[in-house]
Amino acid sequence: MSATETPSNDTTSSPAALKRLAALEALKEVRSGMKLGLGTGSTAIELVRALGEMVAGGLDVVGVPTSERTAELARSLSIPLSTLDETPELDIAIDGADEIGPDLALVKGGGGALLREKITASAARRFVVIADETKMVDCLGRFPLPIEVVPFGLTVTLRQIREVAGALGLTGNLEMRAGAGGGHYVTDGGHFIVDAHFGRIPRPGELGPALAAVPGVVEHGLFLGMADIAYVAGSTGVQIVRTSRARG
Ligand SMILES: O=C[C@H](O)[C@H](O)[C@H](O)COP(=O)(O)O
Repeated sequence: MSATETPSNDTTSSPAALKRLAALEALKEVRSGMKLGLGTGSTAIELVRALGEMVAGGLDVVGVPTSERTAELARSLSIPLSTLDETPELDIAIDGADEIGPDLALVKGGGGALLREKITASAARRFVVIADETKMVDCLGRFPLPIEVVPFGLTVTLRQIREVAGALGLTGNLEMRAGAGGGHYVTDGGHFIVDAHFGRIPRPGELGPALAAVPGVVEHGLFLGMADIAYVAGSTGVQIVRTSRARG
C-alpha cells in the first residue's frame, strides 16, 4: 500500500501554482549529470519551465521529451535534448497524471502522449509523478481511460475493446477523441485515441492486460506498477505518496 508524508508547507492554491509546487518538489531529486524523461501536459509544462530556470542557472542535464509539444517548450528554454534512441537509459522520468489511484496506479493520456510517456517511463530507473490533489482518487476510471489505437480496422478494435471490458463488467461510451481540425485526434505516433468512459475501474490489473491483448490497441493509459513516488500539491503543501513496491 501507499505511504504518505507532507514535507512542504507552502500554501498556494491556483491550479498552475499547485502544479509548479509539485514540479519544484520533484526537481529536488535532480542532480547535474542526470538524464531526464520530460512528461507532457499542463503539469509537465510547469516542470519544464522550472527546469529551464535551473539549466539557465548552471544545472547540467539532458532531457528526453515525451511529445513534440514538450520538445518545443524545452528547446525554447535551451534545455539540452536527446532522443530515447540516443539516450536509452534515464535516471528519472517526471510526468503528470490524470488520476492517481491506490498504490500509485495511474490513468494517463489526457494529453494524448501516453505511448511515448509509457515507453519513456519504462526506460527510467525512477518514475516520478507530479500532480495537484484533484488527481487523487480511491478508484480509477472517473477520468475517461485513453486507449491509443491504430486507424486500420477501427470498428473491429472498438468492438474488441467493448468485449474485453464487458467481460470484466465494464460498460460505458467509447468516444473517439476529436482533433482540433474536426477529424480524429492524431497522436505523435500517427494513431487515434479512444476515451473509454467506464466510470469506475475497480480491477485495473485485469483490464490492462486485456486491453493490451487487442491487436489494434497500441497502448492504454493505465500505468500500473510503474510510478515510484508522487508529489501531490494541495492548499496545505506537497504530499509525498510512495509505493512500497521496489522497481526491478
Ligand atoms: O498525455 C498526457 C499525459 O498523460 C498528462 O501527463 C496527463 O494527461 C496529465 O496532464 P495535466 O498535467 O495537464 O493534467
